[in-house]
Amino acid sequence: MTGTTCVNASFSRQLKAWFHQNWSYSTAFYPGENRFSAVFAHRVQQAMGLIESNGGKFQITAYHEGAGYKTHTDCIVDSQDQRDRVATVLVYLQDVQEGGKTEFPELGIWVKPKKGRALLWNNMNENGKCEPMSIHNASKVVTGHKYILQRWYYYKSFYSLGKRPPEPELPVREPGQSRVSCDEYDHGSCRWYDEWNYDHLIEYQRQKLTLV
Ligand SMILES: O=C(O)CCC(=O)C(=O)O
Ligand SMILES: [Fe+2]
Repeated sequence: MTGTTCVNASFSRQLKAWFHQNWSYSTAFYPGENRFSAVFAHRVQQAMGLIESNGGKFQITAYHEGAGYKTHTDCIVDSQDQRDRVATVLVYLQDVQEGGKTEFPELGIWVKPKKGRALLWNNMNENGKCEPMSIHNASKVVTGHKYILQRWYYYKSFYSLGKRPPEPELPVREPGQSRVSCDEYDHGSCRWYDEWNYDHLIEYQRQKLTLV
C-alpha cells in the first residue's frame, strides 16, 4: 500500500506512546473471504450501480475518543495512473455520541455517523480527473467510538484489485501492537494500517456490535 512502512517492534511501541490518542486503526478483509463481502458488493451494485468487481478491499477503521483523520482526497490529484479511486462507499457501523463527522469543507457539508447510514461520493470529475473539491476529513470523536466500513471503487478491475497481499514476515508483533504502519503523522491524525491485526474488531465484537 502506498505510504505504508514496516516498522520494527521498538519503534512501533514508541510511536504508540507518542500518538496513541490521535490514531485511527484500520484493518481489511477481501472479496470472497466471507459472506458479508458478497452481500455488500451485490447490494451496492443494485442500489448505486457500482460494479462489484471494480471494488477493492473492505477497510474497517476504528476511531477512539480524540481520534480524527486529516483532510484529504481519496484519489491522487494530478496522477496519471488510471488505477485510482473513482468512488467511495462509507458505512457507519455505529452511532457516535459526539463528533466523528465526515466533513467536506469545500462543499460546506458534513455527515453525522449513524449506524447503518451509507455514504457514496465521487472522487473524480466528469473528465476522469481527481477532483480537489472532494476533499474531506473525519472530525475528532469527542464522545464514543466510531467504526466505519469503506470500499473504494475503480474504473475497472485490474490484477491486484481486491486481492489480499501476503502477510509480511517481519517485524514481529506483540499482542495489541500494530506491525504495519502508517500514514504520516499529519494535522493531528495518524492511522495504523494493519491487515493482519484484528484487535479492534475483537473489541467491536466485545461491545456486542455486529456488521450486519
Ligand atoms: O471516517 C470518516 O468519516 C472518513 C474517513 C476517510 O475519509 C478515509 O479513510 O479515507
Ligand atoms: Fe477519505
